[in-house]
Amino acid sequence: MMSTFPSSKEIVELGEEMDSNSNVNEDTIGKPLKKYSIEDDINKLFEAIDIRSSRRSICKSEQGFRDSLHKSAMKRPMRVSPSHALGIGISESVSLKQALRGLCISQASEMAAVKKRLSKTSASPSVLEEGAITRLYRAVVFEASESDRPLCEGKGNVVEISFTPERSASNILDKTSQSGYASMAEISEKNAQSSGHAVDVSIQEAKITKIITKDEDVPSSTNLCFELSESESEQNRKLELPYSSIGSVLDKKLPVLDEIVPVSDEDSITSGGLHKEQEGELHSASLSSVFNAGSKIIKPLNTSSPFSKPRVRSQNFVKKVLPKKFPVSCSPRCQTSKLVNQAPDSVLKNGSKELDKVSPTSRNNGSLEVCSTAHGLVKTGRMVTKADERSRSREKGDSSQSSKSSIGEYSSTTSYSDESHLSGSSRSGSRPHMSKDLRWEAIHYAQKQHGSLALKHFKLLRKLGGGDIGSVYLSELVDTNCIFAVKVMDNDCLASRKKMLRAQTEKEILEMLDHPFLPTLYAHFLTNKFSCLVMEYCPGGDLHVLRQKQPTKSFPEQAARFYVAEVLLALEYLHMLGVIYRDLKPENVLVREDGHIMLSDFDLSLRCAVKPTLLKSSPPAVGPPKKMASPCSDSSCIEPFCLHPSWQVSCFTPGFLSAAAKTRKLKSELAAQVIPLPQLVVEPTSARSNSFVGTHEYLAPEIIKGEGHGSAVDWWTFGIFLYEILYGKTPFKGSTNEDTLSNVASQCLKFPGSPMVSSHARDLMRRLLKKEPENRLGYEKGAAEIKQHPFFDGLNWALIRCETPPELPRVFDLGNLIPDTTSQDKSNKNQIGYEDTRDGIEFDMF
Ligand SMILES: Nc1ncnc2c1ncn2[C@@H]1O[C@H](COP(=O)(O)OP(=O)(O)OP(=O)(O)O)[C@@H](O)[C@H]1O
Repeated sequence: MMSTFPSSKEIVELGEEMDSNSNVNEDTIGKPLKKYSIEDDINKLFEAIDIRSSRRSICKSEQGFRDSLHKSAMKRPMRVSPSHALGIGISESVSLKQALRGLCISQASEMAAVKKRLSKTSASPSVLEEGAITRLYRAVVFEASESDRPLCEGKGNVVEISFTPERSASNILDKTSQSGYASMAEISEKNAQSSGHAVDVSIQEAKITKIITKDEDVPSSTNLCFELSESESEQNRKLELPYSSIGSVLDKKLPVLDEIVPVSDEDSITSGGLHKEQEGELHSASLSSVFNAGSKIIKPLNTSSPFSKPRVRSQNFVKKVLPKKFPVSCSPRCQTSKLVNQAPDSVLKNGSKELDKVSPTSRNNGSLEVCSTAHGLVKTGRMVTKADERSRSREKGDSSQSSKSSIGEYSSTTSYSDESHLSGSSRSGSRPHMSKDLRWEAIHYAQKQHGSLALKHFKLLRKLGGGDIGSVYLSELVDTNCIFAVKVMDNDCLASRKKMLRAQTEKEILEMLDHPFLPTLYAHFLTNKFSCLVMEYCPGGDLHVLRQKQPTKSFPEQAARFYVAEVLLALEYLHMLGVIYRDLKPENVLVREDGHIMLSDFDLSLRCAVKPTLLKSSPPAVGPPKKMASPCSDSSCIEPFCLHPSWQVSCFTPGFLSAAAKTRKLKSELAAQVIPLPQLVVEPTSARSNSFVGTHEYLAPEIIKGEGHGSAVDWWTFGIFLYEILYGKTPFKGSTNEDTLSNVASQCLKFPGSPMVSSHARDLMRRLLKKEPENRLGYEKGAAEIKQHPFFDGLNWALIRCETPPELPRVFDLGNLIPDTTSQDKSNKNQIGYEDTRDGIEFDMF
């Protein structure tokens, strides 16, 4: 069913049915956690992998494949001896899992950079592990191969991991401490302490890289490669597996269903400390369907990621004076921050005519708005003012106002729920790279001090924006100087408007996230009236506002490429977690303090099961080069593509070529012969939903047609997003919402004459904006497919977070905004109009 709405600001919800269990991998259910063994992990990885092949007749049966994996598993850790490490002197066992676990993007980025500068220490890497991974490779690549060549028989199959010497580790530590990459330094330090060496692994974003170069001192590869070197045939084959997939599986981070836990309603609802009437509300809001799959809850595994966040440039979101009350054991960086407390409450009370007002939309929607009071007059700091322009401009009806609002009609059920309450705090433990964040410490300290968090523990400094289900406030955790974005949702409104499920979904998704381009949820709690999410604050506004500020109202192509690339990584990560985002638009892409992006707003997202799938690439359609088929026997031949089997005499007399030239030639020969590798795809391709959700101009045709949709909708919206930021408008916008929807469904894609956009960009949009999802780029292999498009040629995915962003938000100085909580105003009155009463916090309602 399709529905359109006269007001672009209204949110629409239509029914949804979702086959959320379609991807449940029974093999992964109910398995007890065992002590770590690399073999177990690898087995788990591949148990979760389904070999998909277009030519099943050639492949072994799946059972046979799994059997072979089991057979190949040998339960022993990788042990690296000095001799193995070729002079590097590793004396303690280092497991692959440890290596993988300790890695994250920032590490990889740092290490890759450091390694380039290091002197080359080993002439050739050595074999570290000839057991599990070799067999694993063999099983995956060859046993499942459609190729009829029995490549797995080779004896020389090796997997190599190189290590940097101790000084590398210290260099890394030095560098990381200088650059402030605390997490990396810590991990490197840990590695250095435990083994005396830092594991040196190059990683590309979301892809682990390993190093398998026989003839290179410094690996330049950025994918995790398990290379099989067949000594006899002299042919090398590489299996490249996305790091995040491997790491996720190894660390049980993917939402592979591991257990089905019977729970009662009581377990699922009251454990969160909800009040009785709220339990009723929750149930009435069909939470039972969320929390219970039949009579069971299917729990996702704890999710986290090897990714690390970009360094917080200046801990801007920590007030510059740390009060004594908060016994900070934070990083020196935080502690040495200067104390600039120029903003007593008087400052806050001065300003403010621009206090939050309830927008008509919000009022219509019945959502809560915090009203301004005398105490709520916040003198907005200049940077905050800038950052929040959009929300204000919306309320004021500026020309830059986005006309796009989300529509989200659904009554979906999902198969996941790891916490069935809206109270508690997020676990920093599941977010390795953020666990040392000062804000975690502040939250934990407050929780310890107060028992549990409540709204009264936050000073709501100003409203950042309002949406369909709540309002977001810039807030300070009292007595900690730590700044957060707190999303406040009115329980009654949520229940009466049947939005409880959306709030719950958003909370659950936020809890899973641990990615540089996605927000961190620090805590969530429930009061009598409000459900609150305490999130990372993003001060740079959003891409809609930023685009409006461009002279042409559109971004230059380089800038657009940067933003869409980061969005792509965020979407890729979400899909790997089994989250289909469904609401991509510039308004939801916030700009961080450092100019990188943060995708926000997950209340329309769909959670679904995702199963890693190994896609077998077809062998090259064309046969080997003619010269290869019929080796040249002319010893004087100098044809560059004249290839010979290694056992034959080369056309070039060896003496004529230097060793390097020979290596180059061999490499190019092998590259020409390489058979496409199987590709691990962790994309919820088979998820299906019938919800009518999204934003009119961004809705995919299959949503409009009500045909049921899956993860490909995100690639459609990705195409619209790229179009809008390049051209300053969306491609199918009509004069009414109905026209827009009709255009999306039937109108051909056209590109304006200006601004000039490259053919690569247009080609990418064309491929993304295919009306039929199955023809759409990304449909089959997800983000990996899109990343390979020539539009992104030359982009270093691993280092994009270290790239200089197109624009930096203005300097942010909370010293001018945040009052000194230790000084004058000790009243319970909050800055934005709520009071601590006997019954808890009350907001002044409009
Ligand atoms: N972490 C954050 N940091 C800074 N501003 C934020 C943050 N999260 C949200 N905002 C601002 O608050 C506004 C509303 O937030 P959000 O989109 O999450 O609310 P919503 O009710 O889900 O909206 P929607 O109707 O789009 O679903 C956003 O447009 C953004 O401007």
